Amino acid sequence: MTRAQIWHSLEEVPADLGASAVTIGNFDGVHLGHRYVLDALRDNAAARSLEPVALTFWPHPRHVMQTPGEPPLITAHTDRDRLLLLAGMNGVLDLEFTWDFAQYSAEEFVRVFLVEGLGMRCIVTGSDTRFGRANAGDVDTLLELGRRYGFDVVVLPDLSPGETAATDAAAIDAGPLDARSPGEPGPAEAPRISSSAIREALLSGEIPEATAMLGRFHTVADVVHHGFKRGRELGFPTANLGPMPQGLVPADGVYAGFLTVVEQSQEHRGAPPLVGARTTISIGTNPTFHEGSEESPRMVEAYVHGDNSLDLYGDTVRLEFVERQRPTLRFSSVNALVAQMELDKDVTRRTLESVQSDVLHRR
Ligand SMILES: Cc1cc2nc3c(=O)[nH]c(=O)nc-3n(C[C@H](O)[C@H](O)[C@H](O)COP(=O)(O)O)c2cc1C
Ligand SMILES: Nc1ncnc2c1ncn2[C@@H]1O[C@H](COP(=O)(O)OP(=O)(O)O)[C@@H](O)[C@H]1O
Repeated sequence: MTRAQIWHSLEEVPADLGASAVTIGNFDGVHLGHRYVLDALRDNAAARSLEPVALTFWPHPRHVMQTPGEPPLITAHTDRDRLLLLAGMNGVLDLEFTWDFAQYSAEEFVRVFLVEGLGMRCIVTGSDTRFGRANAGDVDTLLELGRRYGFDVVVLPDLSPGETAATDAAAIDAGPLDARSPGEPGPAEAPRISSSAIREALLSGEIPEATAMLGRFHTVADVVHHGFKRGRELGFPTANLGPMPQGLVPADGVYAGFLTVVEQSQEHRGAPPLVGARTTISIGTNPTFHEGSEESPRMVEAYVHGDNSLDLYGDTVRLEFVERQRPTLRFSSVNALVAQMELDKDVTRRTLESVQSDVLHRR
């Protein structure tokens, strides 16, 4: 089977899928730690002539099972599933996570969704996996159920920053059950790559740290909205995202990055869309134009270099974040802000001199 697909229930899984190799997770960010597991899944699936499938959930179980106020997710729903397919999955089973769903016992979950639903013959997992009602299932449960239902269990050692999937090929080659005992420390002492570490880095504006863990530039996407129409007067028209863009909005500040139009509005179809265009991004409440006590919305806006006559209204754009240049400041005059924006543009140009958008890498 070569079709790549996203399914939202077992009914949508094609009857002719064939036997599968599966990994399970929330995959927020689809970061290098996730990609290490996904690469191992692909290798194990290829070695056994199985279809590699990621089973994932939406909303994030933490957002369903715990109190509100949980930190936002790094990747939006559709981006997460798209990135899973880009990582080489032939299928993504994206199940709605509800209280009812969470009541499946570990064994029922494995039997209904994995064995009967996906024809699973191999599961690839980290050692800390937890699943089923009250998170009662773990690696030992999988090993026991694997013997009962006839699937292999590949337990991967932890991956640390700086390591690549290739470093751990030996562990994968070591065979399905014997990579190491569950709970035994991974191959390096450095802290794990984790979605929460990436979230923290983005919220502190530490973009290179986030990029190193993601293995790609962080992205935020939305339809371009109308703003206060000041940008053009300043000589810096900016494409404004809406108040709830897709993907975690990093700390306030000025950033170097890229802009790609991922979907053109009806009126713009036919015109060549921007792909990986150099851009200076501003995130903040534009304090130069608002008094301290005045309520002002937090804006994500992008000035694209090289052409001030674009029309991006209504298009869906994706911004890639490469580096944070400075914090957002309140300037004593509009002229002072514009002078700084000129400098910002130069800094962006220098920052991006030897950097390419991820979109261009993939072409
Ligand atoms: C490169 C760049 C840097 C910016 N830096 C600041 C800043 O430090 N302080 C600020 O108040 N606004 C800053 N802004 C935001 C501008 O105030 C905003 O783009 C302008 O008010 C236009 O708003 P509009 O798109 O709603 O018309 C910056 C914008 C850009 C493009
Ligand atoms: N180089 C550019 N970068 C960003 N947007 C541009 C550029 N050139 C033209 N535009 C257009 O101008 C709009 C922004 O102009 P601006 O005066 O800032 O208005 P608004 O306040 O509505 O954002 C963008 O939405 C886009 O359609």
